[in-house]
Amino acid sequence: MTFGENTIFPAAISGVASRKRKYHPTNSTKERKRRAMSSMTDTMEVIYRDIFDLVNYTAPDPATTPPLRHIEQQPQGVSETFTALTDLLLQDMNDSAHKTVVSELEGAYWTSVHATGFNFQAVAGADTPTRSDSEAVISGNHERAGMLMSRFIGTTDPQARYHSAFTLAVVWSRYWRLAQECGWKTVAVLLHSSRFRDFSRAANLTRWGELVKLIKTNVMSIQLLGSFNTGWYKAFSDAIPDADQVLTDQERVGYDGHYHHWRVPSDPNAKVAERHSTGFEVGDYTKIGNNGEAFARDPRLKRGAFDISQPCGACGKTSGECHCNLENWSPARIELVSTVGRGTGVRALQSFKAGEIIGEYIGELISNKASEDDDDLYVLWGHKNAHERDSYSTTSNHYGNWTRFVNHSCEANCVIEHVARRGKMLSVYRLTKDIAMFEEVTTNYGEGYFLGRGLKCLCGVEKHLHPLM
Ligand SMILES: C[S@@+](CC[C@H](N)C(=O)[O-])C[C@H]1O[C@@H](n2cnc3c(N)ncnc32)[C@H](O)[C@@H]1O
Repeated sequence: MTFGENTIFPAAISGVASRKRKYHPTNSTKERKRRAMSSMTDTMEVIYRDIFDLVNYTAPDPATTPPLRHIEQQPQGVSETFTALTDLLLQDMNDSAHKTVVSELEGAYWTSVHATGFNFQAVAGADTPTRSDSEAVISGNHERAGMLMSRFIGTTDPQARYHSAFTLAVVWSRYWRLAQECGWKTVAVLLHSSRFRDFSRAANLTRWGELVKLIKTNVMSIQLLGSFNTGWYKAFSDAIPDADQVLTDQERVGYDGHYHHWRVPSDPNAKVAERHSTGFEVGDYTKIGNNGEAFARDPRLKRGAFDISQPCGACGKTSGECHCNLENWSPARIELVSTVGRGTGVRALQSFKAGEIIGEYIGELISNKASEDDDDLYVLWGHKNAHERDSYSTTSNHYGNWTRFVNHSCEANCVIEHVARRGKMLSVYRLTKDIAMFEEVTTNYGEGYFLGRGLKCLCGVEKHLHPLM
């Protein structure tokens, strides 16, 4: 099968770019739902950003983590109960990971009940903890208990020390219930986000319920993100003996160092995120090759002296001001998802504005001739500004990054552009529409891609680019 300039991604460049469609809000049910959820996705977006920003998170130093104020002030009996429960949960680690956080939260619950003399069960509707023997066990390990509670219940921020025990009781009941519904890992990851913690203190019941709904449909996504971006896993294994053993359960998502090896299942109830088994490798594997033979030089290099005063083709700024890091591009918060019938796709974990560049299409560089000889689903045909003699394509068939998973839509929101940057041609994905968090990123492969292969387009829009698609 041979691809022409207009049969695969380049069609998106010439075709869709010149036919820009503006986004018009409609009164459809879908649109109404979208608007209603948008304020909550704003919150979710900040929570995700907080978690993304935790790549370099280091767990608080137990020696310097201040104990909680209400713990300092509570009467002796309560302190003993609290300590006892925390120790109990440490001993119970072999039971199950889920139980652990429930125990922690039970400990917190009892602490609050004793500190305030108020049983929030009636207010928050939480079930009563069952550890009737808790008051009898005393170990005196107060500092460790405080450290653990702060670390895993997320109250290390100084402000939390001044919240009333009542507020904490309500908040803890929320965490506790969330842990029961979404698993302790989800709570542990979320608690790294200050927005999440603030929200759980400030939101009324209705708003909290809306957020919980959103969390429940994205449990795997949050857990996966947490595995790669938070220090909780390390903090947890450092603090708890046998943590590894406990964590090696069915729900564990792999930790192989690359976030984009994993895709979030479309079924929110699925336990395990799937790892890519296509043999495809993720990474910046841009290589120069012509079916085994190397190009004489990198065919993306533009001829003539490299003029540093030329603006960057990606951001339009001059080189002093340009901070594009296209060679190792990964700033966009996106994730891979399994779609129905269309394989793996890409969805946004933040909102983006039309015009933003979200990633570079990378892969092996092959000659155009080689790409014509092979029915390669991932080939990006030719670069417009490349010198004819060095004409080449990029394929992410074997190597590439997440951009290879961008699916086709007949109402796409993204195009590929070839831009010159520092004397080199790069292929980048630029958005043509604003997109919201959780929306799929799509591009236009061109109708020839589907018609030429007899493939059916499953993008789901009412009117396809071609009636036979
Ligand atoms: C460049 S790849 C995109 C990533 C791909 N979904 C995967 O899992 O590797 C192109 C392939 O994705 C699938 N695909 C993408 N968009 C599609 C659509 N709108 N309808 C049906 N299949 C689609 C087709 O199998 C197509 O050959």
